[in-house]
Amino acid sequence: MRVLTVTFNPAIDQTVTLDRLVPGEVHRAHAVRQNAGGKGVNVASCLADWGLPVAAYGLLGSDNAASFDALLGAKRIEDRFIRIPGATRVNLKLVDAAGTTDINLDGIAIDLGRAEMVAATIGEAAQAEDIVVLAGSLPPGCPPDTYAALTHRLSAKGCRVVLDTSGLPLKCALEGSVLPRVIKPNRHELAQFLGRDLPDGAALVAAAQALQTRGVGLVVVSMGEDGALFVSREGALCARLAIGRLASTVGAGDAMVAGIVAALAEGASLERTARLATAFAVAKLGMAGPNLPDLASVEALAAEVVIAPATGGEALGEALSAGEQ
Ligand SMILES: Nc1ncnc2c1ncn2[C@@H]1O[C@H](COP(=O)(O)OP(=O)(O)OP(=O)(O)O)[C@@H](O)[C@H]1O
Ligand SMILES: O=P(O)(O)OC[C@@]1(O)O[C@H](CO)[C@@H](O)[C@@H]1O
Repeated sequence: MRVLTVTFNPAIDQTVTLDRLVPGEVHRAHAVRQNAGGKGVNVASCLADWGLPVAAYGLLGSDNAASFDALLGAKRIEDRFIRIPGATRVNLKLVDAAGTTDINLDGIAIDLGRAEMVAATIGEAAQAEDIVVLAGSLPPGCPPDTYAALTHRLSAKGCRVVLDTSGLPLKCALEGSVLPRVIKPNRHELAQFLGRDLPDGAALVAAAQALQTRGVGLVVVSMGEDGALFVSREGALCARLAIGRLASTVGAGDAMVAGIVAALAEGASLERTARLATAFAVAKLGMAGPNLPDLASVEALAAEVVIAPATGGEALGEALSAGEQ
């Protein structure tokens, strides 16, 4: 069993820290930091910290690949990126007291040939039982059904596909004839996919259960500080853990995906999956960049995660508060 991550549209994340973001005003920044990112890269980085062997696939602009070379090299992540002419996008993350404002660019435009080249590289490399993480947006020119087609191809080889994307690529994948093993939308992405509001916990649970019944093995809906919902054939759980130190919220969802993959790799129960995924996310919140602390610290967090059943349509918040008492 190996883990392969796929990032068609990586990004260099430039995190700028300000007092207060006011549209239209001149700001003096306190600090600025850059790190190699993009959802699949962040997942690979957290999994490497956890000690799993990972290979990272996708496309990288050859003009500014140095931070990716450094990250992949330092963490011994197998570098399977195809270099293409141009510069990988730089995404702005504006951090102030109210939270993080993301300004994500489109990325390097590609043609069908490039998209097919990446798909062929992964399709050939992946083997039965491998876990393949398809994560992030698709760059301009990449067909929106790219993840749907890859899910079909990889599942036919016996791979377990974990999908974390949004918008049209998510819609295509969930309307395909073969569904991913795992999806992790946040609640806004799930509402967008369904084309309707999910006003409360009961609506979220019902939506996640409907997807699971249609054939997605594990549906995880992340909800920021409200924790996350985990639905599989074993049942429906909600999980939450209060954060300690907050260093950066960027990539918390990716760390959660990494935790889900770590749990899949151990053949974990739904409860262990919820604990590990939440612990990864909260551990990452304490770190700048897509990094985890040492394994013992993550396991200690996993033991502290508050788990509650999310059956019967009760509000998630109520279930979790009851679990905390
Ligand atoms: N403020 C917080 N307090 C406690 N847990 C948090 C907080 N923010 C995030 N988390 C944890 O991280 C998980 C993922 O966060 P979130 O739902 O924001 O993901 P996301 O929208 O996919 O984020 P991103 O795109 O930045 O990776 C949550 O389900 C939760 O477990
Ligand atoms: O534009 P996408 O591909 O949807 O998201 C890209 C991104 O916001 O995702 C990561 C955080 O999850 C960041 O490293 C990166 O900038």
